[in-house]
Amino acid sequence: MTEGLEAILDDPAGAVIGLDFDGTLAPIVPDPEAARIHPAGPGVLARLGDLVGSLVVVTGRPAGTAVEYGSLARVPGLVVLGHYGLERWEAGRLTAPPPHPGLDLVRAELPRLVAGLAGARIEDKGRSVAVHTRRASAPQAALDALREPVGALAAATGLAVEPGKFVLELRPPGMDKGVALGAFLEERSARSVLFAGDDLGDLAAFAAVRASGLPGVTVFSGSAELSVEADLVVDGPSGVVGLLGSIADALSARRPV
Ligand SMILES: O=P(O)(O)OC[C@H]1O[C@H](O[C@H]2O[C@H](CO)[C@@H](O)[C@H](O)[C@H]2O)[C@H](O)[C@@H](O)[C@@H]1O
Repeated sequence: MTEGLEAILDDPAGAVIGLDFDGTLAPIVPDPEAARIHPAGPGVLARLGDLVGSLVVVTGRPAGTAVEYGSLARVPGLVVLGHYGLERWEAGRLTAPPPHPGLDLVRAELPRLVAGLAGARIEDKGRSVAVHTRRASAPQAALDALREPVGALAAATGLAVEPGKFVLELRPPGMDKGVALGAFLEERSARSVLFAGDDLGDLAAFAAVRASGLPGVTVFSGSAELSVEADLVVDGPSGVVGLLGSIADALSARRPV
């Protein structure tokens, strides 16, 4: 067992469990609007929420979308940091800064950039806009063709480009999952941390686990699409839910009766 996992099991009240949403709690599907949490997810999160200090979902989705697609309102005490940490949802309340002014130009220009790419699709998330190529006939070629014009649009609008699994996202700069998780660890006076993710945007959170100096575990939700180094590699969302269930089982077994 890793040192980080041992610390979580020995002192669960001081533990922060952080989780990405798409590809980690929810299986990857072709249509972003069809993504839903693994069927065992809400139950295992509710169990774990009762056993550890803090549970937090850190996602590129709007927080409200993750709450809806994850049935997360049913998980007591859970915090959702949406838009890579710009938004915070807690106990049914959402807080967020005003939208970035560059988004208006993105909405005007992006349709023209994707017009020649059959199957490319724009996802307007309110505080950011993403273009997906998963459903294009050649998803990687379509993504590669978009990199330069999307980068130019980011430079023109003051937005940042966030790459992910067959997606390029234009979003406000200055925040990422590492900044969001690091601040949350401080807020909760964490004594240990686990973060699970599956995509490039999660690497900043993995770095934050290491930079925190706390006993920590990075968990990669593995798939054929991406390979990333982490303390533990599990088999997609079913592997993540299985790991969380095992942690909940171990903590329940140690609880005084
Ligand atoms: O931070 P996350 O919770 O992992 O969100 C990252 C992006 O996830 C979504 O896109 C990904 O999942 C889709 C549904 O499975 C899939 O079709 C797409 O190819 C993936 O890139 C979401 O649509 C994006 O807005 C998120 O930024």
